[in-house]
Parts: sequence; C-alpha cells; structure tokens
Amino acid sequence: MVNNAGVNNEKDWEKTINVNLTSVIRGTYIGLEHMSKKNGGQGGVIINISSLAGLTPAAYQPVYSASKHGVIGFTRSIAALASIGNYGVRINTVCPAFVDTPLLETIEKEENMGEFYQYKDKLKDMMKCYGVLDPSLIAKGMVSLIEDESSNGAVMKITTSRGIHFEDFGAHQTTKI
Ligand SMILES: NC(=O)C1=CN([C@@H]2O[C@H](COP(=O)(O)OP(=O)(O)OC[C@H]3O[C@@H](n4cnc5c(N)ncnc54)[C@H](O)[C@@H]3O)[C@@H](O)[C@H]2O)C=CC1
Ligand SMILES: CC/C=C\C[C@H](O)C(=O)/C=C/C=C/C=C\C=C\[C@@H](O)C/C=C\CCC(=O)O
Repeated sequence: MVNNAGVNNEKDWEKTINVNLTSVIRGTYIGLEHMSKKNGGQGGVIINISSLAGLTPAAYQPVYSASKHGVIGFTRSIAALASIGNYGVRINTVCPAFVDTPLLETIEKEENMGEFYQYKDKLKDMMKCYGVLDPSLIAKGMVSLIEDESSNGAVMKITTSRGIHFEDFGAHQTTKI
C-alpha cells in the first residue's frame, strides 16, 4: 500500500495538514487493519510518501514541511510498533527531493503559495541548483523497499546528487539524550 496523495498549499494550510498528514495516518491504520497478521491478514508493506522537506527546513513551505516531518515521525513510530507487535507488515517513508510532476507547478500560483508567493523564484533557483528527479527513480526506490525485508522503518531519501539512499539516524534509531 502506498499513501502518496499530497498537496502543496500554504494558503489553505489546514488542507495541507489534512491531505499530507491526517490522510497518511488514516490510510496507514486502515492498511494495518487489513494487512496485520494480528488481524488475520497476510502481512505486507506500507510506504508513506514524505519529502526531503520532511527532514530539512523549507523556508517558503513551512506547513508543507511540518506535514512531511509528521509523516516521518508517525511512520517510524508505527513501524517500531509493527515490529514489536509482530504484525508482519513493514512500514517505510520515502523522501524525494524535487520530482518532475504537476506538483511543481503549484509554486506559480498565489492560491497555493499564499504569502510565500513572493519567493517563487527562490524555489525555482533551488530546483536549478539541486535538479529535478524523474518519477521513475522514485518508483525504483519503492520497488527496492518492497523487496528488502530488512528495512522496516527506514527513511529513504532520493536526490540527484546521491540517488537512492537512506537517512542515518544512528545505531539506536533515536536522538542523543
Ligand atoms: N513533486 C515533488 O517534487 C515531490 C513530491 N512529493 C510528494 O509526492 C507525493 C505525490 O505528489 P506528486 O505526484 O509530485 O504530485 P501531483 O500533484 O502530481 O500528485 C498528487 C496526487 O495527489 C492526489 N490528491 C491530492 N489531494 C487529494 C485528496 N484530497 N484526495 C485524494 N487524492 C488527492 C491528486 O489527485 C494527485 O493525483 C505527494 O505526497 C508529494 O508531497 C515529495 C517530494 C517531492
Ligand atoms: C515546491 C513544490 C512542492 C514540494 C516539493 C517537494 O516536496 C520538496 O519539498 C522538495 C524538496 C527538495 C529539496 C531539494 C534539495 C534540498 C537540499 C538541502 O536543503 C537538503 C540537504 C541535505 C540533504 C542531503 C542528502 O542526504 O542528499
């Protein structure tokens, strides 16, 4: 199961939270209800789509970034639970940088960018600097996650400079305290 739907809308930012985060949580719970071996399901893989903006600050997309940070926190947590509870379901996050899809056109619209519309050229400069990925590379990353039985909870990043790779949260998968 892939929870992929997403919007970039800083003007209607509640919608961004609803679509990008609330729906991912709801979708994951529905998926687990059907897939978890605890419920008589056959197991499987759930992939939740976040973004590189879920790992770094995004100055002109603060709520988009918050929603994507939320996806990572929720997914890593529920993946840990799935492992402890022997659900037989692996759950992962994928964080692409810019990808060549209609989503990128939203930066040209005041109705999406709201007060951050004035910074649209800065976002375009970022795209020029970091490049724009072909969607096929995201599909390739997802297939490799589905095939890799050892990576429950892992956060995959996909960038033009480093290709498909993983965020390193350290051996204990947590922060220093
Ligand atoms: N394009 C990019 O640069 C990047 C995109 N992403 C994420 O990838 C995912 C896919 O986005 P893209 O294909 O790039 O954008 P897109 O705009 O081409 O596709 C988004 C899809 O979400 C669906 N959607 C939006 N609101 C919905 C709703 N309320 N109910 C059901 N479906 C809804 C749309 O119908 C559309 O099919 C999103 O979660 C996005 O945040 C992550 C990183 C980079
Ligand atoms: C603008 C349209 C809406 C969303 C696009 C997408 O979801 C998004 O947020 C894309 C972000 C792309 C970021 C690209 C580069 C970012 C660079 C640095 O800030 C990241 C720094 C470190 C990552 C290093 C790595 O592990 O590769």
